[in-house]
Amino acid sequence: MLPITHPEIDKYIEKVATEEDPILVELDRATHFQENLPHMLSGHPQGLFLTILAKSMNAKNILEIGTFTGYAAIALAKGMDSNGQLNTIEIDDEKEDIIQKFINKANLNEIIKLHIGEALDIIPSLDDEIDIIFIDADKMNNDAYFELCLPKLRSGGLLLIDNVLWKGNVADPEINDKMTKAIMDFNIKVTSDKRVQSCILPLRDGILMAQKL
Ligand SMILES: C[S@@+](CC[C@H](N)C(=O)[O-])C[C@H]1O[C@@H](n2cnc3c(N)ncnc32)[C@H](O)[C@@H]1O
Repeated sequence: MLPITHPEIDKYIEKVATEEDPILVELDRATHFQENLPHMLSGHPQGLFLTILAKSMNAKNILEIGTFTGYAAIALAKGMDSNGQLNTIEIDDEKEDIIQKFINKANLNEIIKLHIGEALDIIPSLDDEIDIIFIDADKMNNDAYFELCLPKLRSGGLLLIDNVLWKGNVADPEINDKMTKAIMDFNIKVTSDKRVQSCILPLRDGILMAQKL
């Protein structure tokens, strides 16, 4: 495993970010209290990045694949106007209560629409002309999501794919397990895809940002 950043640098990045929204602090705590894999949530600096991005793009229509407990959905929706629509898809119906509880607490029920089910089945039913699509679910399906989502993205819109550095494993020639290989292949494929321009942001576990041309 190759370190992406240093733990001290991560702490510093967290320290100098704008203060975290109290609802997101509470959601982070609740997630750590009740979930087995709490580190899956985007967290403070990445959440702010998503809020700022949604706001700076004046995003009206956002899609998230993989809601987990709702941290990134709320962070993204915080950057939208009250007439925006954010669809978020989660396969695990046991997450529905916590997600809905925090959407209500954040007063974002008018903006966030939660879909419980298999993302590959739900995506085709959603509207086109999406501004931002955040792909953060089962990583083996990244390419399937990319192909299904790209036609739904407006020209100039952004596809964000999380965890593309896979704890640094993608850059380690010693590591060649199936999951790492799939993420490596996906990253290379996007790089040479003429429909987008893209680069990886080394934020947390790496976000691949691809803009539709
Ligand atoms: C890394 S977590 C998402 C974290 C969330 N985006 C955040 O930043 O707070 C991945 C989530 O994707 C969900 N997931 C996995 N496969 C899925 C699928 N095929 N369809 C919909 N959701 C899926 C998992 O149940 C899990 O809750």
